[in-house]
Amino acid sequence: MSVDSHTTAGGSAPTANVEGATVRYKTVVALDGVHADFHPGTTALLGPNGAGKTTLLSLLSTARQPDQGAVSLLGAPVRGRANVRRVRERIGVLPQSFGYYPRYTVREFVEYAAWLRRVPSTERAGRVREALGLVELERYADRRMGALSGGMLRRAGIAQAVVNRPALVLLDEPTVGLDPAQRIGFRTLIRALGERSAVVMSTHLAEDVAQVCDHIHVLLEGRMRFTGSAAELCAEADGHDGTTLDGSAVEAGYLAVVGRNGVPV
Ligand SMILES: Nc1ncnc2c1ncn2[C@@H]1O[C@H](COP(=O)(O)OP(=O)(O)OP(=O)(O)O)[C@@H](O)[C@H]1O
Repeated sequence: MSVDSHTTAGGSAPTANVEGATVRYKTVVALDGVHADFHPGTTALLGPNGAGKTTLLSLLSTARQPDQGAVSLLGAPVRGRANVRRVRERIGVLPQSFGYYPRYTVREFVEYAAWLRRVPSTERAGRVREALGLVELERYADRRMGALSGGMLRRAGIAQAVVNRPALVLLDEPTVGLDPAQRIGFRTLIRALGERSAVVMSTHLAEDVAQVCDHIHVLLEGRMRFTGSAAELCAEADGHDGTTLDGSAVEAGYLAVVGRNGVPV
């Protein structure tokens, strides 16, 4: 399904909706009239470097507002400080690189995120335990952040993103830098998150998309060029037999969309 128009999946109200969003950084148009809906389950944002994926995530996280167009999160337009503050309490974000105090323990790091997102103090310890359990870091709760491996650090990043039981989880390239075994563990985790929230993840890794994602958006040069399921993306490639749904089929479908839009990769 090729799009430059508003589409919905499943007919239910989307968790997040972007309507004709344009974002400019001085002379660069990072997003150009983007329409997109984000539903419960896992959505992949695919696109080459500079396509606008991080910028779109920054709209969904309320870190930025579009120069034109509108964003609605959890059923309400993102406008006004009070509304933004309320919405932020129900969003979880894992940026590509995130800051932390190396001397904080993992537990303190996640507790701090819970406090920032206004998890009530009486519930905080339980929520931190729950988030560390989800990413299987309970054993390392007292380890200092500065002493974690890359994979553990990513998992701690996810724990802080989900400690407030968010309705919308935004993950910017969550599996970058992980070894193959860690990536497989992550896919299981991301699928589990998608069962309770709308998860949006930007990625370059076709295999992750094939294994994990229910919905796919392809952004090219700031424009939304495809919206559909992994099977629909695979079907964009000539000769796709309609049965194989793996990383190479996703990659072939993605390259077909890129080729059709004349974008260099
Ligand atoms: N703060 C900024 N100032 C100026 N230009 C920016 C800024 N942030 C992003 N851009 C530009 O906006 C465009 C979209 O960038 P963005 O980071 O959203 O893309 P991306 O798809 O996330 O890329 P990547 O896969 O490399 O992370 C690019 O041309 C980028 O150079």
